[in-house]
Amino acid sequence: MQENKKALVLLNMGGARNKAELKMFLTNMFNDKNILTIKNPLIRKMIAYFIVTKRLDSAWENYEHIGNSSPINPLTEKLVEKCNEKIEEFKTYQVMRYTPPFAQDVIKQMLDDGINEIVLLPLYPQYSTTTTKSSVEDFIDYLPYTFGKNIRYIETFYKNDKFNECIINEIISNVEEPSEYNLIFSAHGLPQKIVDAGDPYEIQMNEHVKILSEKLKEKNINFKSVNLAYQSKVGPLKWLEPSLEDMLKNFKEQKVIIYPIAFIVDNSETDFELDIEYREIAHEMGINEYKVCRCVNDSDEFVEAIKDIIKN
Ligand SMILES: C=CC1=C(C)c2cc3[nH]c(cc4nc(cc5[nH]c(cc1n2)c(C)c5CCC(=O)O)C(CCC(=O)O)=C4C)c(C)c3C=C
Ligand SMILES: [Fe+2]
Ligand SMILES: [Fe+2]
Repeated sequence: MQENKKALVLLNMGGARNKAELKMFLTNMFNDKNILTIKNPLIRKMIAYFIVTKRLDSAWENYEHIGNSSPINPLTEKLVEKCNEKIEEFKTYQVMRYTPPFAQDVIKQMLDDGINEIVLLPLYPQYSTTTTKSSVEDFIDYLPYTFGKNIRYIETFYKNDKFNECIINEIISNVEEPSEYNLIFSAHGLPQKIVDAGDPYEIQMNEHVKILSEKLKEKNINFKSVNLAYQSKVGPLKWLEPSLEDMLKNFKEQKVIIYPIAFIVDNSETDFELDIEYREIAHEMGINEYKVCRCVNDSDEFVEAIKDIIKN
């Protein structure tokens, strides 16, 4: 009988390692029909070209503040290494959507390694067509049909208790007296029209914040307030609200702690946007104290949560 060789594949967005890769990231992102939902590929390609040309230099300035490279790649590599050490049943790989390693190349490697069963874990706790669906479809498109049906994927994991324990532990490790702080869960935003077309991201985000708020209450950890806001708006369209900037306005002369709830691994949106850009805004607004939590990253506790998330 043939031995079952199982792979765990972590799917994420990718991020720039240099300016050329930022151009690649933006070009691939805006050519993705799940992001720019224009049906005609030629028109999408033209609009993508204009957006990338306009955005590249200003977007690159953000990366210059964080050492000319997104932390998402080295941190995801560390997470893969940890999974390979601690989850014996699977060989773990990573696939990125917009920068290498791409699905096509990793699949070739996996087939060479004799993999005949796959579990896909998109590193997005809440489902969105722009992230989860895009990554899973991209992977499956490159998988030869001869591979058969030995593949399953994790749609969401925001309800997983071990994962939520990781989040709570990170939050409370950052504050001595929670009642002095306003806790803001900051989620990456989404254009309103994608939500109106049926994307469940906002509904799941609200549910996730409710689960975490209840968990905090059960543990008798009482923040001054618990809130949800959206960061990273791009372009002129209406995006999900309230924006993080508007939310911060409520807390002048108070203390805030931010948890980046849509991300698993630190990236330019956490290290630049939250830790540098919004910190400055908060300072200018007269916020007394501004703290940003780390993502779960490659913590031992999150690797244990992964074991639980992927179990059948
Ligand atoms: C224009 C549309 C965008 C949608 C929709 C969107 C959804 C979305 N993105 C993430 C996670 C990340 N996004 C990151 C960077 C980033 N995102 C967009 C645009 C959209 N994202 C752009 C243009 C960029 C590049 C930076 C910039 O120019 O502002 C990153 C960071 C990658 C890195 O370099 O570290 C992450 C992570 C989620 C979770 C999401 C939908 C739910
Ligand atoms: Fe994004
Ligand atoms: Fe941003």
